[in-house]
Amino acid sequence: MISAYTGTQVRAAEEPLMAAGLGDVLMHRAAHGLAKAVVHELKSHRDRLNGASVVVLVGTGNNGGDGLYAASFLAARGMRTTAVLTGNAAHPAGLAAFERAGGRVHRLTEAALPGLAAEAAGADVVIDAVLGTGAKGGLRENAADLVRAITDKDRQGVVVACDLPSGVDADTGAAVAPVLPADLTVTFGGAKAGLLADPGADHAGRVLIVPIGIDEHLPQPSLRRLEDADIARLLPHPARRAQKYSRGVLGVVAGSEDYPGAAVLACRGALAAGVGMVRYLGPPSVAHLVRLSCPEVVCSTGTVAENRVQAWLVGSGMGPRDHEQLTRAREAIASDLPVVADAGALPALPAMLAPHVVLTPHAGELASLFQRLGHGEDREAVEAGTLGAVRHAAERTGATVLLKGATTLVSAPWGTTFSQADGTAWLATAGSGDVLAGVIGALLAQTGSDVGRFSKAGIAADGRWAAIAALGTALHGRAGRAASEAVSGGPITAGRIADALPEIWGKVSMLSNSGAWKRNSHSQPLR
Ligand SMILES: NC(=O)C1=CN([C@@H]2O[C@H](COP(=O)(O)OP(=O)(O)OC[C@H]3O[C@@H](n4cnc5c(N)ncnc54)[C@H](O)[C@@H]3O)[C@@H](O)[C@H]2O)[C@@H](O)CC1
Ligand SMILES: Nc1ncnc2c1ncn2[C@@H]1O[C@H](COP(=O)(O)OP(=O)(O)O)[C@@H](O)[C@H]1O
Ligand SMILES: [K+]
Repeated sequence: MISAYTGTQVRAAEEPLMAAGLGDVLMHRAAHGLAKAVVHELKSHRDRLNGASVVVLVGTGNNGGDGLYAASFLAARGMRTTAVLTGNAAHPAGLAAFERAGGRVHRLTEAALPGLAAEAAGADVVIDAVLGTGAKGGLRENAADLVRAITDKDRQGVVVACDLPSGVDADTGAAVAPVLPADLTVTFGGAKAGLLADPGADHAGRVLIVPIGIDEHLPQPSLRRLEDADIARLLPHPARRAQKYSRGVLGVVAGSEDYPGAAVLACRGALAAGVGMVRYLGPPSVAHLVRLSCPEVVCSTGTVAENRVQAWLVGSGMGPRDHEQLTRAREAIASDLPVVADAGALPALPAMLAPHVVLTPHAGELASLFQRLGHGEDREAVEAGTLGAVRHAAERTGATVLLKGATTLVSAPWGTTFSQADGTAWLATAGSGDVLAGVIGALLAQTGSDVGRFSKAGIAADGRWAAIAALGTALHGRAGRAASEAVSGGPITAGRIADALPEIWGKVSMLSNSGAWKRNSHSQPLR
């Protein structure tokens, strides 16, 4: 599990060590980790380190100090290093160390800006060490102009962000333009939550966590991400004497005359995700198509209450005029069973829900939900602050809310939040969300009542709905990636995601026995 923290949490964890006079030690550890990562990047791009050019953009605080110390280590290894001081001060000891190591220092003035921008654009590595966790707002004045000028040019090398890309909010991932997009972010002491939520994640590139010895002081994380080991541990496995009912039955209320395919794709997602049985309830013409496409599905009649299941999936491919389906969806939501409520069910929700109801909007659907609740957040506002939006939606509705996107966030109403980014942009294809709803529904049916499975993984009973949704998201994303890799990185259709899922499940489950997943105490790369 990757744990991510707010900037405030990390700073508070540093406090006892700072009070013990270890501030310099922390900074040296951070700077050393940053320099090591830069060397690693350079080695993957060129044969020799000697003579490589590094430009570090330096702010006035400790983030700039980290950058200066890191650059001094690089200068000592024979690299051509330039520090651009963006403010009227710089970390004094870091600056002295940099100058001692032979680095060149420039102050950023209006006159010097074009030349420095050209130098940065041509450098093998640019280190962005302007703002860190102490930032208030985005880049100002000259620093903003410099970043715009660098971004406008054809860059030669890589950008490495020190702790976080300057302009990205460490707590929320909200970003104030301009931000220099990083290829790699080297973050200290623990991942910052803002690096694992869009738009922060858009700017962060790959994320590398450098431990600096504050782990024992860190509180409960603000955000978590399931990795292989967690997925392996949380996935259900049928008992030797399992039968289809004990493995979990998912009831599916999806599809309509207009969108019959959504029902098929939701059922295919569910079948691929290990459920004992899928029961389908819907219009006869859709049921006919479901039977033809997925003969494993049992098409039922009768009301929701008359069909015995362990979880419901409602809403995929349903519109506002599908009154009979909407009535079924409302009954399922009121049933006390776990429910995944997707697409067409979202506008038909009661005002107050419970965490075992998992809503799966994309940004546009979440904006519509907010508008119905009397909040003015439009799609742009949701996309500009996904973490705040998903948490707000969960608090307001009382449900578990999953916000779909390149990074998918899941939040329980009382704070447990997951971030998954396992997929590929090829997942943005019609029907992909229907498959996801099917996968999550299947997992709700199989594991929803198994509180112990989650508590063993440190997840509270009320947080397990979010964990199940995150688990489904991880499988769906990985299956999409595998399906695309199977066609050499080419496009995929939604059905392929379902087809690829069982093998992903099998591969990741094997890890739970091998011990290969044990937490690495060294720097951990995130996907
Ligand atoms: N506390 C510690 O001991 C450690 C801190 N570390 C580094 O220190 C950083 C935090 O350092 P600071 O608290 O000094 O904060 P920052 O370096 O993020 O920035 C604060 C400084 O920038 C100025 N500033 C704030 N907002 C600004 C804006 N929008 N435009 C221009 N200037 C602005 C402030 O006046 C202040 O001087 C972390 O991100 C990390 O890189 C690491 O070295 C690990 C140890
Ligand atoms: N750029 C992207 N990168 C990775 N995954 C994405 C991206 N865009 C969308 N997705 C994923 O694809 C799925 C799309 O779902 P949705 O928007 O409901 O599509 P549909 O309604 O067509 O089924 C979600 O799981 C979402 O997280
Ligand atoms: K930075």
